[in-house]
Amino acid sequence: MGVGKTTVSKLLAAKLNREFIDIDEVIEKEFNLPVPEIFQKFGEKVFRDKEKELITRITKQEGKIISVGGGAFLQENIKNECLTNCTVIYLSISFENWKDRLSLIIDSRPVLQGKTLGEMEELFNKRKAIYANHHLQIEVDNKNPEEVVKEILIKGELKK
Ligand SMILES: Nc1ncnc2c1ncn2[C@@H]1O[C@H](COP(=O)(O)OP(=O)(O)OP(=O)(O)O)[C@@H](O)[C@H]1O
Ligand SMILES: O=C(O)C1=C[C@@H](O)[C@@H](O)[C@H](O)C1
Ligand SMILES: [Mg+2]
Repeated sequence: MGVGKTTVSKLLAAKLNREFIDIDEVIEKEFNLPVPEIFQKFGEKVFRDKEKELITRITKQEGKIISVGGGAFLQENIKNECLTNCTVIYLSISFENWKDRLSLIIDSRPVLQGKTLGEMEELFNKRKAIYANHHLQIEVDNKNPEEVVKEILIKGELKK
């Protein structure tokens, strides 16, 4: 969460002249509400079900650069759909670097609300195992989004 998937995907899509789709953005449009309000009004399960429905459908379409939400891979079937149909790029960040981003994301990520820094670190470490399956890993510490994109283009062979 907050590692830069949306930012990097948008730049990557522009570079490759591919369509960019951000799943959180699609969900927000469907509900006509920002993510925190969807969580507040309908609960996390409704958000997660919509996330699964959209990702399952959109990952079957070719040619797109898709950024999923930070919690999408918590659902095993989403992870499997992505690994089967897409090139999955895992952006990896250290907790130290992530902490410096916190002020940028804290208000818009309901999963972080009310958590102490220690609890966030616990969640951060727990999630690492969930992201372990992927096709390409890029370390983003101390790199700007353009540098991350450059590395993806050098290292990655993306599916059509
Ligand atoms: N390489 C980077 N260096 C510094 N700041 C960055 C970098 N990439 C993204 N950011 C900033 O970090 C914040 C979170 O980025 P972004 O929304 O792209 O993350 P995300 O991985 O899509 O998050 P989520 O999992 O919640 O969808 C934004 O304010 C963005 O401008
Ligand atoms: O990491 C998460 O669980 C989330 C990340 C965001 O992208 C949103 O999908 C939502 O805030 C949940
Ligand atoms: Mg995002």
